[in-house]
Amino acid sequence: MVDVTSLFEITWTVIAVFIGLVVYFTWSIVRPKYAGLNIPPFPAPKRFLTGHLHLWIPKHELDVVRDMRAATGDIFSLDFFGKLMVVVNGHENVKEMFIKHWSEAPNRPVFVHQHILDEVNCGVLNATGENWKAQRTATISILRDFGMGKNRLAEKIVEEVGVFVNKLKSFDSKPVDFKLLINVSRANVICAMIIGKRFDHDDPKFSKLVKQVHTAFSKVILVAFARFLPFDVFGIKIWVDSMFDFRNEFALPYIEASKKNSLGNEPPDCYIPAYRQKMEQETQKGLTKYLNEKNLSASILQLFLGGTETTSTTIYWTVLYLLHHPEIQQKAFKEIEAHVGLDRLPTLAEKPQLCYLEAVIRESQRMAAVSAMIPRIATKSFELKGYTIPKDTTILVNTVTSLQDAQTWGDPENFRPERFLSADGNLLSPEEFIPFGMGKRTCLAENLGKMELFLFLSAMIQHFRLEPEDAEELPPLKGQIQMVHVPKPYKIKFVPRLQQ
Ligand code: HEM
Repeated sequence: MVDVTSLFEITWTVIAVFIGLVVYFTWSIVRPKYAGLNIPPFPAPKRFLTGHLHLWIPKHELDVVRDMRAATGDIFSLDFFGKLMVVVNGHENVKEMFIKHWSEAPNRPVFVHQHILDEVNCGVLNATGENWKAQRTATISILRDFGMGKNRLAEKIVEEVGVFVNKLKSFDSKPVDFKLLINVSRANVICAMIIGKRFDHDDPKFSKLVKQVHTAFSKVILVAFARFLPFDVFGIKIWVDSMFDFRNEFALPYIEASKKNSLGNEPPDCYIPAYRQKMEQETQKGLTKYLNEKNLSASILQLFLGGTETTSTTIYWTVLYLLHHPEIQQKAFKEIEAHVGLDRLPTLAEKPQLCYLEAVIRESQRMAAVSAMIPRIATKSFELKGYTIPKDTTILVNTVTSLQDAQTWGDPENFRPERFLSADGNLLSPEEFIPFGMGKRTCLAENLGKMELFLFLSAMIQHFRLEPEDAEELPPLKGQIQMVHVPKPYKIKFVPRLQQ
C-alpha cells in the first residue's frame, strides 16, 4: 500500500525545491551586480525586482529625466530588473562621454530585434570595433563619391521635392496629416542613393514598405517584451515579419540583381554596386574580411531606417513650429521670394543666401531634439566625474540638455531663430548645438540630412502658406519618445501661395 504521508512529503519537497530554484535563478538574473561600487546616485528608492520601472512608465520620458536631474544631479543611476542604466546630463558631461570616454563606451546597446534578425554586430549602425570602422569608412567614402552635400545627389532630391510639392497641391488646401507622404518622399531619396531608382507615391508595395519601417521605428522598444506574448498583442510579430520582408523582398533582391551587372571600371551610381566594388577591391588586396554581403544587407536597412525617420520627423516638427509662429513663416517666405523667386524650386546654390531659413531649421532642430537620448553601452569600467560606471552599463546621453539648457541658451523654451544669427546676419553654430551627435560615432550623413532639410522645407514654404486645421486650437508642441522624439500626429492645410 502507498504511504500517503510520505507521498505528501515528497510532493511538497519537489514543489519547495522547484520554487527555490525559480527564486535562485530569478535572483541571479536580477541581483544588482553593482553593489558596493561608487555608482551615481539613484533619484528614488528602487522596488524589489522591477527597480525604477514604475517611475519611467506613466509619464513623458523627457519630463521624468528632467525631474530626476533636478532632484539628483547631472549624472544619476536607474535600475531596471537589476540592470544598471546611467543617465548623463549637461553639455560638459555629454562632451566628456562622447569625446573623453569614447573608447570605453563606443557602441550602442544590442536591441532584441538585432538577435531576431541575426544582425548583432552587423551594418554600420550596429557594428562594433574593427567591423564598425570598416563599414563606416566604406559608407562615408561611397556617400562622398555620390556628392553627398554636393550637386549630384542634390539634383535627385530636387526632383523628389518637385513630386512632393505637386502631391501637396493635390490636397486642395484640405487638412491632411503629411507624415506618410514625407516619409515616402524621403525614402525615395534613400532609394535613389542605395539602388539608383525611385518609386511612385502610389506604388502600393513601396508605400507598405515605408509604413512598415515607420511602424518599426515606433515599436522597436516594445519588441523586446511583446514578441514572447501569446497572440500578436501589440502588432509586434507583424513588425518582426515586416523586417524580414524588407530584407527578403528589398535588400537581398537588389543585391542579387546588382551581381548580374559587371562592376567594370565605371564609377557606380548607387550604394549597392559601390559597396560591392569596394568588397572586391579589398578582397583582391587581402585587406579586410569585414566588407561582406551580410553587412551590406544590414546597412541597407539601417540607412533606410536612419535616413528616413530622422529627417522626416525634423521636417514634421519644423512645420509644426511654423504653424505656431506665422510671423516667422512669413519672414522665411519673404527671404525665399527675394533670393529665389516663385517660379522655380530653390537649389543648393541659394543655401548660403537663405540664412534666416537656415536659422529656422537650426532652431527647430534645437527645440525638437529629435535624437534626444543617445544610448551607449560601457565595454569596460571607467570613472565619470568621480563615479564608477561599471562594464555593461547602459548609458543614456541626454542631448536635450546640450540643446536646451538655460545656461547656454538663456530662453530655451522660446522659438527664436535669431539666436542662430550674428548681428550682421551670419549663421552661428554654438558648440552645444549637436542634433547630429558628437564625436567619432556622430551621424555619418549629416551633410545629406542638412541638404534635404533645406531643399524640402524651402520648397514647402515657397509654395504654401502652412495653416492649422483649427486656428483656435493648434496641435500641441509636446512630443513623445519613440526611437526618435516625435510630435503627436497632426493635420495641416497647405494653401498654395500662387492662387492668392
Ligand atoms: C535630420 C536628419 C538626421 C539627424 C538629426 C540624424 C541624427 C543622428 C544621430 C544623433 C546619430 C547618432 C550619433 C551617435 O550615436 O553618437 C546618427 C547616426 C547615424 N545616422 Fe543620422 N541623422 C540624420 C540623417 C541621417 C541620414 C539622411 C542618414 C542616411 C542616409 C543617416 C544615417 C545614420 C547612420 C548610418 C548613423 C550611425 C553612424 C555610426 O554608427 O557610425 N542619418 N544620426
